[in-house]
Amino acid sequence: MKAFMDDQFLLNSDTAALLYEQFAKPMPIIDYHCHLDPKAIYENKPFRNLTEVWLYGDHYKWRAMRANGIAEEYVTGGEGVSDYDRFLAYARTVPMAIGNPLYHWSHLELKRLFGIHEVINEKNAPVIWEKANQVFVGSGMTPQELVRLSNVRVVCTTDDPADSLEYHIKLMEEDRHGFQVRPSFRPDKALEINRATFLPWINRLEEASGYEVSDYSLLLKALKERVDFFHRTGCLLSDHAIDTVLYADATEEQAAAIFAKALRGEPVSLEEEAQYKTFTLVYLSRLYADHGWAMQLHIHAHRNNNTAMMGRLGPDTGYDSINTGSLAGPLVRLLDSMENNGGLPRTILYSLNASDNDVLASIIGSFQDGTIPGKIQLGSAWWFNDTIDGMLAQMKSLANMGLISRFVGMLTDSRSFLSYPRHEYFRRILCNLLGDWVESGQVPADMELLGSIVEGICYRNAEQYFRFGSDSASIKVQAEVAQ
Ligand SMILES: O=C[C@H](O)[C@@H](O)[C@@H](O)[C@H](O)C(=O)O
Repeated sequence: MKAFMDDQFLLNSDTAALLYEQFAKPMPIIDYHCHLDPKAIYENKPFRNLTEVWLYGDHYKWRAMRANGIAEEYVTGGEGVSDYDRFLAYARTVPMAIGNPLYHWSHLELKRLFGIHEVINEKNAPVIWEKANQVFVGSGMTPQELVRLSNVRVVCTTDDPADSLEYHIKLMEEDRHGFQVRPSFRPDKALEINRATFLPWINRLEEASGYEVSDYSLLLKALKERVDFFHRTGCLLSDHAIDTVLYADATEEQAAAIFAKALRGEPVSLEEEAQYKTFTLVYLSRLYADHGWAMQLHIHAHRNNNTAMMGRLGPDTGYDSINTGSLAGPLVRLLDSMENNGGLPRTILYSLNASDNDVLASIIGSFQDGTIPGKIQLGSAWWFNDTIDGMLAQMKSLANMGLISRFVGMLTDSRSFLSYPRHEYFRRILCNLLGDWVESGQVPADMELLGSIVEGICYRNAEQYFRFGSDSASIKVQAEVAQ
């Protein structure tokens, strides 16, 4: 029997252990997609206790607590419930979560960031709380300290096009944090023409742009200006939630007529929505390609399933699931249209539905163009797939049909400053997979080759692919220009 989560955790062969220790572990982290709050990073207010940093913003943990029968006031907070009560409720939940990645993540978070090695359960809860409090006494633990402690070089947040990027600019001006914080351009509200958020968002865009967006040509102009502004502020990635993949041919005139209808508050049919989205997304992809950005498409989430809880807590609180739906047909036509209208940008395709892995892994091969290694990527196992099985399935699909060696690797996708051990989890699983291939004679024991592939997937591929190489001084110059 192996020891519980020791140095050999998930490393089942000597080769795997060597690859992890020598090549994966020393690599810094590039978190090229997350939902950390740039204001929280800038203000750097210390966390006062373990509950604040561990449980306040993490919907993965909330979901497990609800599944364990914990009442909502202990999950997201409520009158008369102390932070210790919430911590205790989670400590009771963790043992029930064996087999779920949360079980491993939670232990890794305490081990790596607080030096706490107790098994998490109700019995050990008081001693864990006590030990953690020793870390928080005095000046406490700040967001920036947690990022530095995790050896993170780049953090890419997820930002609305109408955002002022005030905190990104301030962080760049200060330029003394030891890591880069870059925005990512996430224009979902511009595309979701049938949602209640659409018209209020147009008003926000008007405020950011300084003029009335009274027709479609002005929308395209405003979006282009926001892309330019994000670019000057260090942005190198965009991101789209594509919950349902749609494709419908449309001319600019048709898209303009649909936009005009929406502005007048008239209903837009599903076919019109598809036309508007297709034309606008293809237009945006051209801008991304022109700026050398990577375009991320996050496909097949089914969101806000529980309307009562959506009303109470809002989105991203643990009420989403995996979507099904037509994928190959519309996606291929969308990518092809982008390719024929200015050229595909660097593109990363993620699906929340693991049964889409092979479909996506084969599609990416149809659009590689020989200009950039791994130009079209199969995105890392995302959200409900961020599990041992999910990561293995994603990496095996990619290896089977493309080049795993060119993979840009893991991200956190998280809202919590404690999530960086998820990279360690991924790296151990990666090294174990390569170790298995060596041990079973499928791959030569060429440590120079394998070591450089591991370093690439853990860090260097992302650095090159996204062009993060520019030092923070040059980002600072860009930020000044941005003002
Ligand atoms: O890992 C889960 C994430 O935090 C999840 O909330 C996000 O992936 C979000 O839905 C998004 O669309 O970007």
